[in-house]
Amino acid sequence: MCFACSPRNPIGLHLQFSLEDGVCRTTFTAGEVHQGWNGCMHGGLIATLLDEVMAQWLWLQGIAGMTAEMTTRFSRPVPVGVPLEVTARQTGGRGRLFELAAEIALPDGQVPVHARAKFLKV
Ligand SMILES: CCCCCCCC/C=C\CCCCCCCC(=O)SCCNC(=O)CCNC(=O)[C@H](O)C(C)(C)COP(=O)(O)OP(=O)(O)OC[C@H]1O[C@@H](n2cnc3c(N)ncnc32)[C@H](O)[C@@H]1OP(=O)(O)O
Repeated sequence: MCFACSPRNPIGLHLQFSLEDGVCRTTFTAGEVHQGWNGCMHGGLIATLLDEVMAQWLWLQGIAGMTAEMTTRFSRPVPVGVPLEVTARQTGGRGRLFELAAEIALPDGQVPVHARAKFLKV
C-alpha cells in the first residue's frame, strides 16, 4: 500500500499521475498536517512528492524502478494551502539506469524545489 499513491492508504497522499509528451505530472495541496515550519510544507514530504513523480514516470511506462540516488535543491519554502504542480522528465540514462529530474511549481510559476535522481530498473 504505497504511502504516496495508494487510494487505500488511510494516511497516504493519494496522488494520481498522468504521463503525456514525456512528462509525468501530479498535483497536491499540502495541509497543516504536512507542515514542518509553520505554513511551510515539510521537506521530507516535498522529497516524497519529487521521488514519487519520478518513480511514476517509469511505472506508467511499465518499468519498476527503485531510487538509487536523489539530490534535492530547496530554493524557497513550499507554502501549505496552495495547489502544487509536480512534474518529472527523463534527462539521461543507459541500460538499467534512468536519470530523471523533477520540480514543484507554484500557481504563479515559481519553482521553489527541484530534484535530480537516478533510478535502477529492478
Ligand atoms: C495489485 C498490485 C498492484 C501493484 C501496484 C503497484 C503500484 C505501485 C506503482 C508504483 C510504485 C512506485 C513506488 C515508488 C516509490 C518511490 C521510489 C522509492 O522510494 S524506492 C525506495 C528507496 N530506494 C531503495 O530502497 C533502493 C535501495 N537500493 C537497492 O535496492 C539497490 O541498491 C538497487 C536496486 C537500487 C540497485 O541494486 P542492484 O543490485 O539491482 O544493482 P547494482 O549491482 O548495485 O547496480 C547496477 C549498476 O548500476 C550502477 N549504480 C548503482 N547505483 C548507482 C548510482 N546511484 N549512480 C550510478 N550508478 C549506479 C552500479 O554501479 C551498477 O553498474 P555496473 O553494472 O557495475 O556497470
